[in-house]
Amino acid sequence: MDANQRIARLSAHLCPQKFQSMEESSSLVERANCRAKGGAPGFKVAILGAAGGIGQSLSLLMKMNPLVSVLHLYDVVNTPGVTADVSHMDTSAVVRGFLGAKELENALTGMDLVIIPAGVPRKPGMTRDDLFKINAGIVKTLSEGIAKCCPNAVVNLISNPVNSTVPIAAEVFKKAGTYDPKKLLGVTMLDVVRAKTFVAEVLGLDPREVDVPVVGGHAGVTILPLLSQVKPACSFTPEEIEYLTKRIQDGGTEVVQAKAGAGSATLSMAFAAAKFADACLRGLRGDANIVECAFVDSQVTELPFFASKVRIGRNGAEEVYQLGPLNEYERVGLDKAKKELADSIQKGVSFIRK
Ligand SMILES: NC(=O)C1=CN([C@@H]2O[C@H](COP(=O)(O)OP(=O)(O)OC[C@H]3O[C@@H](n4cnc5c(N)ncnc54)[C@H](O)[C@@H]3O)[C@@H](O)[C@H]2O)C=CC1
Ligand SMILES: O=C([O-])CC(=O)C(=O)O
Repeated sequence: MDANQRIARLSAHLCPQKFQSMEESSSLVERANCRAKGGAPGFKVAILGAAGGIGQSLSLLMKMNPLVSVLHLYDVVNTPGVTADVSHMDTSAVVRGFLGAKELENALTGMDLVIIPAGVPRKPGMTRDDLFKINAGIVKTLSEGIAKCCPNAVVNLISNPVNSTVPIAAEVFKKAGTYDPKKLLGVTMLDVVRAKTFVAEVLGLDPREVDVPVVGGHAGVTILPLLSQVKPACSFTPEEIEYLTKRIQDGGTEVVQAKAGAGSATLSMAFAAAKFADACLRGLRGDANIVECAFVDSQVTELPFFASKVRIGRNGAEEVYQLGPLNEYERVGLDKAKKELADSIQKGVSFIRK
């Protein structure tokens, strides 16, 4: 038996499904699979919607994360190209591509973290809620796959409208009997990334030195920056507060308009998603004091889901923090946010319970 035959036999033994679907591929690809199985410790991460605007950049960034040992890229189009491309990066994560619904289960099996940027983005004039019609069904199908194939995985849900898609995923998991509220996190990190950037601009600081909690949800007035809690401690004029609150709430629309029909934020979103996923992986590893904002199952308000600071640990969002003291401007903002959020959450729940 020559070297190639030995490698092929080993591949077939270690990864039989992959071997079957890659019969015509070179032995080098199979060699990569062998290394993945026996290789470096780390987490297994899947990106669903990996060939999209967010998905491609996010795939790149996750391939650069040393905590990732295996990276599964799933989409209904174009994953072979994205996978071949990203897999040539000389970082340790082994990359595998999965194309179309029939490969969803293989993409998900054994994953520790599943990141979902699948779904259509906004065009100018649309709200995030206008995406519900298409994205609700996509998130439902992908969540059913997760419930079946990796019910213990932490899920980072990016697809809009997040205020409704997170309740959809929760309902799917409840139906399947796999719901663990700590493991489902709606990604609102881009609101925090924007808030830090815009606040730092006003204060003349490096954005990396600034902390701004952003609570509520991820659409318009439901995005509530708590400027009274900015660190380092500082004060803003009423005009600055109005400007910053509006700019943070409308950050997504600012990009949608600038892209003029070519989609919404992808690069800054991939950056934010990669930062958030890294926080989740460090939490899963057992690092202490990992605190980020996320839209989660919550008892902070009377609503069943709400975004606030959460402590991320080995089991996901292990602790959901209270909002802390709010000023009058923020209390008014909170009331507005809760009104809109209640409807969006109910819409997601009804989509599954109907
Ligand atoms: N949470 C947040 O802060 C943000 C959320 N988003 C949302 O992220 C989503 C994706 O945005 P983009 O990447 O710009 O869109 P895109 O259209 O560039 O990419 C979406 C990808 O999803 C794939 N897809 C569609 N149906 C699928 C299915 N059933 N299974 C797997 N993949 C599927 C498409 O083939 C495409 O490759 C949108 O809903 C957008 O509104 C965007 C920015 C920020
Ligand atoms: O605005 C959008 O449609 C995309 C998004 O959620 C954001 O950029 O915050």
